[in-house]
Amino acid sequence: MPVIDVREVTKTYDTPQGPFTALRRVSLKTNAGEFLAVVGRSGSGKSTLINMITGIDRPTSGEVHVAGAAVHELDQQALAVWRGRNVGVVFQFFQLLPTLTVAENVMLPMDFCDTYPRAERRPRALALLERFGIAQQADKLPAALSGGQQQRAAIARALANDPPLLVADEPTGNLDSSTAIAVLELFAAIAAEGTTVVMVTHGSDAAPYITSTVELADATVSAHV
Ligand SMILES: Nc1ncnc2c1ncn2[C@@H]1O[C@H](COP(=O)(O)OP(=O)(O)OP(=O)(O)O)[C@@H](O)[C@H]1O
Repeated sequence: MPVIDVREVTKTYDTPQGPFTALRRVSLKTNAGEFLAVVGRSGSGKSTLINMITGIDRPTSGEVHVAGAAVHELDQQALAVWRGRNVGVVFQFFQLLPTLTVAENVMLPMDFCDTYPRAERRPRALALLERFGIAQQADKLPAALSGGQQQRAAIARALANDPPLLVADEPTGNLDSSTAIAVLELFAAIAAEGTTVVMVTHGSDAAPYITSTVELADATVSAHV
């Protein structure tokens, strides 16, 4: 069964100028272990597609099946529970909570979803930070870390509940090129372990690491290779 199965999704926004269609009958299937890049010009619908997949927004028509759930049918409460367990999200500007330590940030999804017993949460957070080479930073506040270290911490947080899907919106957009490549290598390793990774990207650096690319143009899929 595909991890992501988007079927004929159309998304139309109501705007003061009238309805605006950001996605038109878009279909997409992605299997476990794929590292998919979503590319396309500004305004082509990349974020809208990501919002459909993560359940942040609902399609106007069509179906969105992700990690065994009919996401387009879930109510807000069910969505929050489903998302917490099934989708890790990584952002361009990291979005770590500034008043919590790095380890506490990584523990948050486990606290929120009650996925691991309380006593296991900190050891699990530390193991993830160790894996990503930032165990020394565990008890610091995020502001004390470099951009690359903060993004590694954000990836550790995204994986805290061992979700089948990791979604990243321009995760390397705010990093220098060597740090960006280290993050891409991490994503490729995470995908190789069976997690599906979906990444919106503008850069071409990702080519050696990804397993497939979806290109959006004018609200439709113009290529899927
Ligand atoms: N809430 C909204 N209301 C109205 N129009 C919207 C809304 N969100 C997005 N749009 C429009 O839908 C189109 C697609 O937007 P989207 O953010 O998905 O593009 P994108 O490919 O992610 O762009 P970028 O690379 O600039 O982030 C754009 O024309 C945008 O203006």
